[in-house]
Amino acid sequence: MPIIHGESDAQLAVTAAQAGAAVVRELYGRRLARREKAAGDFATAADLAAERAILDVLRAARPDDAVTAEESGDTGAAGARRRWLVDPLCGTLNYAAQTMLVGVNVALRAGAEVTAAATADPFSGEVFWTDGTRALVRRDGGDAELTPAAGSALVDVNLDPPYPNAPGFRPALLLADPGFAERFRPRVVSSTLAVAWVAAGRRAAYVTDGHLADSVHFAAGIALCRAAGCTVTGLDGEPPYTGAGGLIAAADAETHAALLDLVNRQARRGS
Ligand SMILES: O=P([O-])([O-])O[C@@H]1[C@@H](O)[C@H](O)[C@@H](O)[C@H](O)[C@@H]1O
Repeated sequence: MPIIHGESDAQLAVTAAQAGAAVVRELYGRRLARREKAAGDFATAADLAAERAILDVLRAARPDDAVTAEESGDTGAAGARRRWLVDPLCGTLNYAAQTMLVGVNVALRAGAEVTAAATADPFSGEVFWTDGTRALVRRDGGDAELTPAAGSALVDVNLDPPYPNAPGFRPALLLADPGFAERFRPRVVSSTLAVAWVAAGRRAAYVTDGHLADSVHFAAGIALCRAAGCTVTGLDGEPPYTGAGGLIAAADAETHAALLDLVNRQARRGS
């Protein structure tokens, strides 16, 4: 892929995410080596190869920027003002089970803000991207603005993780609340695509607990949702930066309030 040194940060995020997505697509369905990271968590050779492809693009164009990447960790000064945040294959479990629900995340944090980000879907070819003010999807070489679903037009919600795996609040516990079932319908996907789909009007909301404590998973999605005008907070209703400690990304304030209320009700039941 040609590197254009004068391209904007947002365009660079798109180019880098597309480079990672090409690798993910190419290796799909193959028998891949795995590296265990923790109990039940692993990276495949596709995660590693996609990350290398993304970092090659970023380093060629912006050699002075710092990077935090899911598989290879941090490079650059700890307090660097510009840091790229990379999750090369979000949804590794889906991918390893030959399920085409994965996303590739590249975001730039400049100071306190995410000023450029892209989430690529390797299998649809779509790239959701933002320059910090606009939220767009690139498809077949053209860009269209993202429009979240208005009001209660949609009931589909991604609960992540979709299984109740520990005591305390877990998103899947909402399934036991009749108030949830009356209004919403649960869906499962990779966290990366799920958050982008809220911005794109394909999901009413995404709810997760605190099991994803790092910024590589959510930096792009939170920036996309904010630029598209969605309501994004932590489980306490306060704006999050990274998504650590849980996240509610909802198409609008009213849907967000309804979910926050259900989350609080569930948390009270659990305590
Ligand atoms: O680790 P990864 O494949 O990049 O991302 C995964 C997310 O897509 C998924 O939504 C979440 O439930 C998993 O815990 C995991 O973190």
